[in-house]
Amino acid sequence: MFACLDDFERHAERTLDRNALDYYRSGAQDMVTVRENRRAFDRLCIRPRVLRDVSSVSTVTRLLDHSVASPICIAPTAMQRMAHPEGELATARAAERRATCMVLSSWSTASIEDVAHASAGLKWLQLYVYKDRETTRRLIERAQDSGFAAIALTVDTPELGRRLPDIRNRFRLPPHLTMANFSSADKAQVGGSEEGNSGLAAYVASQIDPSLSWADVAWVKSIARVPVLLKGILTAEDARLAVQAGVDGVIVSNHGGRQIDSVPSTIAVLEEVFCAVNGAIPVFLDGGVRRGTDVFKALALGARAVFLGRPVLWALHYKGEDGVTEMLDLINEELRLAMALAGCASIADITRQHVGPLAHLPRL
Ligand SMILES: Cc1cc2nc3c(=O)[nH]c(=O)nc-3n(C[C@H](O)[C@H](O)[C@H](O)COP(=O)(O)O)c2cc1C
Ligand SMILES: CCCCCCC(=O)C(=O)O
Repeated sequence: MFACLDDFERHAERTLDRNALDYYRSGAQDMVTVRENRRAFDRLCIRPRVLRDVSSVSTVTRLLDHSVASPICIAPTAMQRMAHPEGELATARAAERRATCMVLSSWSTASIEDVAHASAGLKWLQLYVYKDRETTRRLIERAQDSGFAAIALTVDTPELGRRLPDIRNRFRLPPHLTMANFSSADKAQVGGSEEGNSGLAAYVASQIDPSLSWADVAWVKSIARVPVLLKGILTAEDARLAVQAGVDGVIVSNHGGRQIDSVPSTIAVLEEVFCAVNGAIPVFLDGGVRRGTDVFKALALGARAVFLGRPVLWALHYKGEDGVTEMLDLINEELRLAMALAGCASIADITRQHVGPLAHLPRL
């Protein structure tokens, strides 16, 4: 019986093959940011209010124009079929079962169309911009034609972060799997490795456009008929530029600590970004969210919703669709309980006053 999200990870550590386990759990270099994503939540305290009638607590909220059962959504993670044979199809079905949003990675091992077919739930597509702009345009158009409700353009990955276990393992996508969104002509061959790097880094260097700039955000917006969000914003400066660029939201993210190491935790910069956008667009967060109390703290500091990355992979590996559903149920129940114990009957009741620094000493 799993009692918390970390239990799913411990199960994967015992049972998942090394190549996949290391790829999923690793971060960049010394993984300072990976650890900080978790620890920074622990340095915040919740300031509970009492006598607030919490006999009925609702986690229902809105994500852009859609109603969702909870502000806990699913972040894009690549190559989910390494975790479970049904991969992204199972994740999408679980998200639909729990009426939440799934963000599908451009680098999924099930195609946009197959995921749309598997689940009628709310879905966004995460976008990587290829050097070949036609490949990129096709991804956007296919997602729209398949009913995906938004595009989350990842802006923190001009090159791949240096993940030491992947280099040592010479990471490869198992040969029976493919990056399913690409035709055989441009099918990703993530295999083998060049000396001193992972197979993934070599593929990124050959395909992904490191010249990506604000002009390309305008280009993506010119094609998209759905809202466009930027994933990977960590500063007030970039948050203000995002508003000027006319995007529909930003996701405060450091890519789960997998890109540049030693950047701050996402919860530490959330309020800076939230204040910078000044209510113009919604702000979301991912990175290190493992507890209902983490979700509560992020909402109190301005996030409209949060996204889970690795926990979905561990749960998927454990039991496919049922595993992801069980994991979502667990953290949703933790959020519901945190809300009840902090005196919040609805998401709108969670305010800035509900969170403070852990070592908060009253002025004498
Ligand atoms: C194995 C793995 C693959 C990922 N693949 C993608 C991806 O394809 N696109 C993307 O924008 N982010 C990707 N991410 C980053 C996640 O979307 C998210 O930012 C991060 O995992 C959140 O942190 P958490 O894992 O601590 O919840 C990936 C993360 C992991 C762990
Ligand atoms: C353009 C970079 C692709 C990275 C592959 C998937 C991913 O985001 C990851 O963190 O791994």
